[in-house]
Amino acid sequence: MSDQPLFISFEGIDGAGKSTHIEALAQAFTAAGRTVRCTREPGGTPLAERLRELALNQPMDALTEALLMFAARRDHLVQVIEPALARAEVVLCDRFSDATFAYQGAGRGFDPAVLGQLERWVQGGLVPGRLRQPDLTLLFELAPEQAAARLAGARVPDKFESQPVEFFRRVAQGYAERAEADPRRFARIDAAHPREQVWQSVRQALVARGWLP
Ligand SMILES: Nc1ncnc2c1ncn2[C@@H]1O[C@H](COP(=O)(O)OP(=O)(O)OP(=O)(O)O)[C@@H](O)[C@H]1O
Ligand SMILES: Cc1cn([C@H]2C[C@H](O)[C@@H](COP(=O)(O)O)O2)c(=O)[nH]c1=O
Repeated sequence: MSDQPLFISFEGIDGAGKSTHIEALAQAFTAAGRTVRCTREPGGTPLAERLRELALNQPMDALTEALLMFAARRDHLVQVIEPALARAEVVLCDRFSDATFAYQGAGRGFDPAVLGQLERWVQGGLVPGRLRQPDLTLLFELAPEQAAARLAGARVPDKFESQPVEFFRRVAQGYAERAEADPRRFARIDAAHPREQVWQSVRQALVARGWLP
């Protein structure tokens, strides 16, 4: 089994069920002898958590939203993700930059070329010759109506969770296009199944790569 540093992101529309499986995956890696760092975006550092509070609750235009997401990401990369990977840990991250392309790009309709430029500034210069990207992105796919039903009554909705179903249809399509453009990095998980079945799909994606026994 591999002891290389691993950066794994969890993506999907709100309520798709990704957070449910992060702790289980952390336990599986810990049982396999790995040191695990669970974190999230936007957030993961004191500064990025403050930016999260603003981005999720204050009205703002799509460029401002994208800039806050990437500012939070830069601090998170420098303070948390890169040091953990340098110690050969497993980083499990609840969302990363695919979320910006899906939410601010596909959802809000903001120019993906500008997002690509921001991505190069923020995720460049950290790994020789390429952008820092997750080694694996687990994309939880679920119909927006089902995701909304799962979230209904679970908590007070934030700015994004209050968006109409059409917004999440665009976000889901944005994620699907990211996955189609980079199929080696993505594992697409059918999140409509019961929790245990979804967990087996998650586990299998890791076992297939030789990252879990
Ligand atoms: N397979 C499943 N079947 C039914 N309900 C589920 C399933 N997986 C998760 N849930 C429930 O759906 C709700 C949303 O799950 P979760 O918080 O994991 O989603 P999420 O994708 O992380 O959402 P968000 O991005 O908004 O935080 C929770 O109440 C959770 O218990
Ligand atoms: C990283 C990132 C996140 N978002 C949105 C997506 C979600 O609605 C929230 C985060 O909430 P969660 O319960 O922790 O999933 O933020 C975004 O719009 N753009 C991003 O880059």
